[in-house]
Amino acid sequence: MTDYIPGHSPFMPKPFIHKNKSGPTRDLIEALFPLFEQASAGAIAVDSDSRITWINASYAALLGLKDPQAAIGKDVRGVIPRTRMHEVVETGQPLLLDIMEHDSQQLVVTRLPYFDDQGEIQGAVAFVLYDDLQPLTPLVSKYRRLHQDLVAARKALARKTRGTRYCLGDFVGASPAALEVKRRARLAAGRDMAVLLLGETGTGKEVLAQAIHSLSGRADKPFVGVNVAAIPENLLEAEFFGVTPGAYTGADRRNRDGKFQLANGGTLFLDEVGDMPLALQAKLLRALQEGEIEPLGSNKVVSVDVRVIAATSRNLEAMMAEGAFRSDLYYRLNVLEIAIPPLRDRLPDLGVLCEAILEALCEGLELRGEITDAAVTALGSYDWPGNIRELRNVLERALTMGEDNGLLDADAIFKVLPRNGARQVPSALPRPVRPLAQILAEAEAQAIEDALVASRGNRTRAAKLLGISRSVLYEKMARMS
Ligand SMILES: Nc1ncnc2c1ncn2[C@@H]1O[C@H](COP(=O)(O)OP(=O)(O)OP(=O)(O)O)[C@@H](O)[C@H]1O
Repeated sequence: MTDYIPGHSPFMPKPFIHKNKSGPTRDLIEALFPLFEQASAGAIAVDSDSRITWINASYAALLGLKDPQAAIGKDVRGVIPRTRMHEVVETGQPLLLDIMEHDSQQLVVTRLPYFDDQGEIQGAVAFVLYDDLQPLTPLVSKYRRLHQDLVAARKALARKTRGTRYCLGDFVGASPAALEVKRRARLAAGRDMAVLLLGETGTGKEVLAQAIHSLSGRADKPFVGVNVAAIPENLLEAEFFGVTPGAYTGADRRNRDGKFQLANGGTLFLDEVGDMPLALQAKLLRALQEGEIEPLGSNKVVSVDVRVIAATSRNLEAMMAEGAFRSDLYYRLNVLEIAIPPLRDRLPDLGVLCEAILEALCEGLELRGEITDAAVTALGSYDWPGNIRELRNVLERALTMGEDNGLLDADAIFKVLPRNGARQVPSALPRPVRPLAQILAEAEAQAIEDALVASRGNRTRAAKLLGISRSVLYEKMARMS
């Protein structure tokens, strides 16, 4: 093989091309080389000792080699630390597609061995197919999506075998309100009593129900959840208490266990219990009082031992007053009540929640999600009717639409935050007297934050709203950070 000559291929094309039993021969590589070299962003060749015999000018430039000629004769690993050329030379197997990092660049490379007529390895060539992953974005996104599906499927499988996927550590929050919720959850776990979880949609009622079960003495028994609102009214009874063969036209020929039987020994989580029709409320009350159920179509009672955790986003007391919820059932379910505050009432938890959610969203991906303080402040300007579920969706959208580095700043958040729903800031409470300079500095910081929120992160507009120049705004922001 010839030595390095800038702008020239190490091979001259020959008319004969063929493969032997080991793989492509030097002739074949020689014939294909000019084509590949021209189409690629760089090319290199090594001999059977993995020493560089040739490198073209574009690859030398990509690698930042000042003197490409000096690389000739060197072990390729000394020049390209992450290369896998020696593997190709040692195994004789091509590495058709690989992403190789060099400094901060990611290079898509293909590496091929070549052989002599007797099938002995002579060396290998490599081509950089892309020095920029941009054209591969659809492929990379698809890979990420598939990977996320895989992680979700694995989690679902683990959930199926264990019954739960959350423990108390998954209920993220360190505000006094969140700590009180956790304290009560631990209390509930230690006592085998009925628990009623109250909270708006997406506040973590199911997370908490699973956490209580996982901490309780029933942890190694099933956790069975049923969303009352999601099941048609005429199927609810069968769903709860099971069906015996021939119970009604179209019923299964076999016994079908209801949720009570499935949860026997463990915990039954009744989500959206406020949506339960009155007739079923009476049957549920009986089952809870007597610890017995009667499957549909059967005249035998079956004993069951379940701990019930019920949850609702509705005002059960108002429903009782209207006669839509039985008070005897309410008191049976509400032995220990845990009210989970909405996200807007525990904004100090936003930062840790974002961290935990970003970590979960990036799990299994090569992405490291990070959020700036200003972005957390931006999130605090919103009212969060969908609570933590909505926060998760917003962060997921911001990651998808944001920069590849996974860093979410205030601009990235404002791009995806719903336009309606800015938080109503409650009127200020009387505060203790403090030094004037401190009060002024706080007032200034608050005014800047408000202006940034009102201008959705646009600093020029924020400066205008504040009646100061952009440079003064930048100066003040720098002092605040
Ligand atoms: N405190 C929390 N820390 C971390 N993630 C949370 C927390 N609370 C809720 N989540 C996440 O928010 C989403 C919704 O939680 P969950 O289903 O428990 O809410 P919910 O109150 O049961 O909602 P719904 O009433 O609509 O069924 C889930 O993805 C969950 O992981």
